[in-house]
Formats: sequence, C-alpha cells, structure tokens
Amino acid sequence: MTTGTTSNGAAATRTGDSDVPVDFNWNSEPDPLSPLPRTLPAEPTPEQAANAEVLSECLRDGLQGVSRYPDIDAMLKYVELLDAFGVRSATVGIHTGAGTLDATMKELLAGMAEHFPNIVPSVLSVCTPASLKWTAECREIHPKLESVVFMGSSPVRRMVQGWDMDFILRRMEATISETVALGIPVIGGTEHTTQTAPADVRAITRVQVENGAYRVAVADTIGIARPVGAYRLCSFIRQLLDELGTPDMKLDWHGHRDTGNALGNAMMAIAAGANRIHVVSRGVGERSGNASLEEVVLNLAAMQAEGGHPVSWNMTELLGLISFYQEMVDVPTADHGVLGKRYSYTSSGIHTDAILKANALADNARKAGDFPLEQKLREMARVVYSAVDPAAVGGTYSVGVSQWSGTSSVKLACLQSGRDPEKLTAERVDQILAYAKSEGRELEGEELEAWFAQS
Ligand SMILES: CC(C)C(=O)C(=O)O
Repeated sequence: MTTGTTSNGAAATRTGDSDVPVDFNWNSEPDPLSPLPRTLPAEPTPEQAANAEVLSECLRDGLQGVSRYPDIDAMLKYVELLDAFGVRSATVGIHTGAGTLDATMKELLAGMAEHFPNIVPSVLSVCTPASLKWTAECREIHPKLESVVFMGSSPVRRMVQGWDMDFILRRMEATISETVALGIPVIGGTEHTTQTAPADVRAITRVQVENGAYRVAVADTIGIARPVGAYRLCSFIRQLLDELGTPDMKLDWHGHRDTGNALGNAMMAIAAGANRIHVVSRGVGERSGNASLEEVVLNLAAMQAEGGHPVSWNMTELLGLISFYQEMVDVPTADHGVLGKRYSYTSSGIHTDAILKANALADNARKAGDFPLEQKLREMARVVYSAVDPAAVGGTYSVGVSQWSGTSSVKLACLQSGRDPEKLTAERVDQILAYAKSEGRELEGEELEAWFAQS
C-alpha cells in the first residue's frame, strides 16, 4: 500500500496488494490532515438545529429509486405540498440527454417558475460541456435555477472511470467557472466524498471555492458513513472553508441509508457545521434509499422547539406530504418505522388504559369549562404512548382490539367508531375480548364494526 502527495496537493492513490485502489474510510482511518475525533457532540446545538434547512431530493435522487417517472401534474402537485410544508429548495433533475425525461424536467421547471417561485430549484451537472449546455437551457426556463456541479472523487471511482485527480480538478474548474459566468449559482459537489482521502477532498473543495461555487455539498453516496465519519468529514470541510477565507460558505450533507445511519449522520453533519440536509420523503431512493425527510424534520423540529425556536416547517402537513409522494411513486407504507402504518396504532390493554384515562380527565376538564386544560389532556392522551403526536403531523391515533387487549381497548375502539362506549355492556366487552383472545390476533375493522353494531 502506498501513500503520497501529487503536485496539486492531492493524495496519491493508495493501492492494495493487487494494485487495485483502496478507498479512504472517514469512519476509522487515521490521516495527518484530519485526526479521528475522540468524542462527538451529543447533537446539534439548538441554534444549529434552528438554522438547519432541508433540500428536497424527492424529484431527483428519490426518483432514481423507483420504477416509473411520475407525470408532470403529480410532480407539480407535490411541489405545491413541499411549498406548503415549508421546503425552500429542491433538486429536480440531472442531465440525462434528450428524451421524455428531459422534456418533463423542463416542464417541471417551467411550472415551478410560474406557480411556486418560493422554491429554488437545482439540477445536477456532471462536468461535461453537454451538461453545461443543458444547465444553461434549464436556467432559461427558471431564473432562480442553481447547479450542482459534481464528479465522483473516490479512488475506486477514479480508477473505474479512468480519471486522475488532475483531470477531476481541471474539469471542475472549467465547469464551475463557466457555469458561474452564465450567472448560475453553483453548488460544488462530489460523489463518494466519504470514501475520498482528506488531501483529495481538500484539493477539490479549494478548486470549487476558488472558481466561484457559493456552496459545497458532500455526499455519502453508498451510505457507508457512520456518525463519526459524517462529523469528521464535515468538520474537516468547515475548517478548510475557514482556511480558505470563506467561513460563511454554506455546506450541504447528502446521505444514503445503506447501513441505517442516515439520520445520525445528518445530525452529526449539522453538529459539525453543515447547514442543509438532502432528504427524500419516506427515504425513497436508490438501493436502501436516501435520508428520510420525515425522520430529519421530526428530530430537527423537536430540537428547535426544545431550544425555544420557532419550528421551520408546517408539521401538520407532514403526513399529507409524504403520503402523496408515496402514492405518486407507488411505494407502499411499511408497517413499522417512523410514521409507518402503525405509528399511531395500539391494541395493548396497558396502553389503551392510559389513553382512555387521559381522555376521561379531558372530559372532566371540559365539563368544568376549563378548555385549555382539556386541550392539554387531549394532547396527553395522544402522546402518552407515542413520541409523535399524530395530530401534530396531520394524523389521528387509532385503536384496535387484539389478543393483547383489555376492557379499555374495546371501549376506546368503540369511541373511535363514533359510538358511546358507555352503552357497551360488560358482557359484550367480555365477549369481544374472549373472541379476540381465542382467535389470537387483531380483529379486522369490519369484525369490530359488526360487534359494535350488535351492541
Ligand atoms: C450526485 C450526488 C449528490 C448523489 O446523488 C450521491 O452521491 O448520492
């Protein structure tokens, strides 16, 4: 294995025994330019959380993970929902050559310019003249268009593409400066940044900054980073931006979910100085997907509120937003996971007992005319067994009856069906519970309906 430095300051590619290049590992590999952190911050500070933004990759990287490109009307409707939710930037295309896709991306940009001017769109440019020309065409359509000018940078990627560092730096330099000359704001990007050695990241970032990029984006393209790697890389870039005399330059984190670390990585990226996180509703995207919009905003919103800051997004629109996206891209909701199908469902007797009691207290408060207390107690009923208040994200809680249920579950399910549980006799409650236990399963909604209808 060899290490070294090229004339442009970039690290020479290290190779394994068979001369095949070895990628850098930001999680664990020592490097004189970037020491391994001994400790990590607990989480972003409230101020970092308050200032953190998200960029929607739903209409670009998300779509690279589904089987069919949605139609234009659906995508524009989705942009409307993003706008209502409070997302202010969205990547909406990548240069793919002529064809239906290209025409649809351009139509999308035109629709965004006309109807949703609050959202700044960006497209990805792969550092070729054709890509640059296409970006310029897109800019003709949308006056606020930004361009993510990027290339793959890791040793393995360079080998398979037949690129060396000088080639990458020259192409970046030319494309960024020409894009900037067209008046298009540039985000200097890389693919495989979390597999690229510090010296190479430094050389690329310097070229991006010196040629006019206004923002830098780093990518965990294969989802290999752990929070330690995300923190280390983003801290390294932040320090570099200071050294380059551009401490206010913004930094984006683009992460994937291959090893399940996307949320933790996003949080550590912000803690290290990243300003914006790339997200996709439901974490849709190639392979295991992209960082999930709902996971990132739920956590940032909690940190913002805990820090006494206003929440940046209209959280009651969240479920509607991600549900529309799922329908548009034809991705079913999983039972479990954040805001999964069962996120607000319970049939466990212990849980429904607490919910029912909190609601009974709320009823008492209402009878006493104490409406603020009633609201507090209703909220308590919704969160006593869930960190996510369904009402706060645009949903409702739901209760079922199963082998785990008790009297409270039957009564609450009855209440939810719009009936008065006081009218259920103790005998009927026992019959329903006995049935569920003998079946050893959750009762279907229709079965419960039939039981309640007989009561
Ligand atoms: C092009 C970049 C940002 C990307 O999608 C990735 O690396 O995953």
